[in-house]
Formats: sequence, structure tokens, C-alpha cells
Amino acid sequence: MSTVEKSFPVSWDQFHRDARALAWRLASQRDDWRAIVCITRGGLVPAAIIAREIGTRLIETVCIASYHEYSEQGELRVLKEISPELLKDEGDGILIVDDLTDTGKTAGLVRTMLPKAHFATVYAKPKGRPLVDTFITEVSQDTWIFFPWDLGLTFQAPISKSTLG
Ligand SMILES: O=P(O)(O)OC[C@H]1O[C@H](OP(=O)(O)OP(=O)(O)O)[C@H](O)[C@@H]1O
Ligand code: HPA
Ligand SMILES: [Mg+2]
Repeated sequence: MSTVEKSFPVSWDQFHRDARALAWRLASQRDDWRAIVCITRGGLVPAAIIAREIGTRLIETVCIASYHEYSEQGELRVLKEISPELLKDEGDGILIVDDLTDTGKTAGLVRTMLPKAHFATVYAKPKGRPLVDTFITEVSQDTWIFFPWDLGLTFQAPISKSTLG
């Protein structure tokens, strides 16, 4: 996305709760997930939390980069593909995990690799929402989600004086 009007900062505590809520939903849908495929880098953190909750130890990565500058998306680049072993059966029984879906481009690309897999994200924006099977919280398209691994403790200007509301 390129027009950002609101910010949605997420603390580690909040992220852990939301990822765990996602794990609860996934555990109730199936108890025999074959493996998790996480989309790096953002998917690594929820994948670790979810894997612990649902008892999955087989974890694969698909490495994709697209946002080069804050809120500016470029071409999607696949830096590492999914191992052929996990591509069997079109991904049936595989859980794909990412931190969020925004425009849905990343999710759309990974879905072509594993059409029968279940796609889960912690957060979703409206354009990406149809591409995911399970998510926890939706934010508006003009909101930028700030993840805890991108944040530090700094002075906060009063809301009335800030540019991001
Ligand atoms: O729905 P989309 O518009 O495609 O955007 C969502 C993707 O963008 C971010 O990844 P990014 O490419 O920034 O890489 P990162 O995970 O390494 O931060 C995020 O982690 C998702 O994977
Ligand atoms: O809202 C966002 N926050 C962080 N990374 C992102 N990548 C795409 N959209 C976002
Ligand atoms: Mg990502």
C-alpha cells in the first residue's frame, strides 16, 4: 500500500496474544497439520508461536521480499522456494503463516505454490482478506501496522500534534 493515514502499533505482548488466538483457531480446525510454511521474514515470529501451540516441528520457509521502503511495495522477489517434498498433494494439510496480508499480492503468489494449503495471518487488510483462510484482526487499508520487532521506546507527541492519528 502507499497511502498511510493511520498507525496501529503492536506490542510484543499484544502480538503474542493475537498469534496465540490464531493458534487456538487453527488447532480447532485440524489436529494433524503436516507442516508450517512461513513467509519470511514477518511470518517467522507467528510461526514460532503457532508451532509451539499446535505441536508442529516441521517448519519450512518461503523467502519473499517486496516492501523495500516503508509502505512502498516493489516487485515481489522469491529469494528461496519451498522444498519439493512439501509441494506434494498441492499443499493439502500444510499451514502457511504470515504476519499480515495487505494488498494480498504475497498471499496470492504463495497460494499458487500450495493451492490446497490453509493460509493464516495474524492481521489482515480488506484487499488481502479474501486471500486468507483464517486471521485474527482486520485493520483498514490506510492503516500501517507497526510490529514490535520494528519498534523501540521513544517519546510520543500528543495525538493533537501528531501527523499520524
Ligand atoms: O499483502 P502484501 O501487500 O503483499 O504485503 C504483505 C507482506 O508484506 C510484508 O512482507 P515484506 O515483503 O515487507 O517482507 P518482510 O516480511 O521481510 O518484512 C508482510 O510481512 C507480508 O509478507
Ligand atoms: O502495514 C504493514 N506493516 C508492516 N509491514 C507491512 N507490509 C505490508 N503492509 C505492512
Ligand atoms: Mg513478509
